[in-house]
Amino acid sequence: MTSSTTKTGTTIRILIHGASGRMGQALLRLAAERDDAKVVAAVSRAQPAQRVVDGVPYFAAKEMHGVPAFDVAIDFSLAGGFDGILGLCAERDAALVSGTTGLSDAQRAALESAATRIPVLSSANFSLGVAVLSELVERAAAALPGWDCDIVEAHHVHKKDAPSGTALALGACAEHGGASPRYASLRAGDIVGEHFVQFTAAGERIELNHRATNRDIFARGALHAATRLPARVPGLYRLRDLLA
Ligand SMILES: NC(=O)C1=CN([C@@H]2O[C@H](COP(=O)(O)OP(=O)(O)OC[C@H]3O[C@@H](n4cnc5c(N)ncnc54)[C@H](OP(=O)(O)O)[C@@H]3O)[C@@H](O)[C@H]2O)C=CC1
Ligand SMILES: O=C(O)C1=N[C@H](C(=O)O)C[C@H](O)C1
Repeated sequence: MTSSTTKTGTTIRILIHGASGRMGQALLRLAAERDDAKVVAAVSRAQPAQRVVDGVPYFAAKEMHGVPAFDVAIDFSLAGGFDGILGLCAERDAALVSGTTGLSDAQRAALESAATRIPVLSSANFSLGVAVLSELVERAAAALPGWDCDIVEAHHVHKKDAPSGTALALGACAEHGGASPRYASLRAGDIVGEHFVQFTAAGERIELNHRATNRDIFARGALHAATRLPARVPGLYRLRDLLA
């Protein structure tokens, strides 16, 4: 993988997939503040009204094969857009950081297959708080055999998938600890993302709660991972592998 070298070191060339969305806009704004990364292309599903915004060339997904060289794609789109960006990264020998949720089993299998050829990181949640919550949930589940485990998630009304990717990932942690989680979803107003995990037995209850109030936490985590992933050998990475 090639990256341009500047006075300040290596600049990672990034493609943002899902650029017109809530997460895409946060990523573009925060990437512009970094001197170790440069966004070289922005892609969304629809034909963009302007071809270049703030020096970044925009492409419609169907024109994506004409994008310039990049080291890593950051994908926050929808499940319907995932196959296209995974295929482009494999074709260009570029890394992929994906936060897209609602992927099918077949898409997960394609991701694992691509990881034999390129470095890939797919995470339902790029916040540090949820990384810690995941560990707490697994520990609580393991320490509380036989307790009920319920995961309640709340998001904005535009969110398409339910339960959220984070709720399912927390559920997998609970299952790893031996629990059998149940899920409930709420869609209301502009809630950024809330996850509530409750362990209940007769006469007592433990409640673990994470509230995201700003999408910048996810965008910062994804940008951090994107600056590190291109240097890695092909494989399937977790967020925690790239935190140090
Ligand atoms: N892992 C994490 O930490 C987080 C994950 N997410 C996930 O990120 C994703 C995006 O969320 P959000 O920004 O709120 O969503 P938005 O609906 O605001 O944006 C979706 C973006 O994806 C593009 N898109 C949709 N379909 C396609 C397609 N078929 N091909 C190419 N591009 C497509 C849209 O383009 P257009 O506007 O032209 O339709 C738009 O740019 C969701 O899956 C969400 O669950 C969100 C926050 C944090
Ligand atoms: O769609 C969102 O907004 C979010 N999606 C992710 C999920 O499905 O878990 C992460 C975050 O909660 C925001």
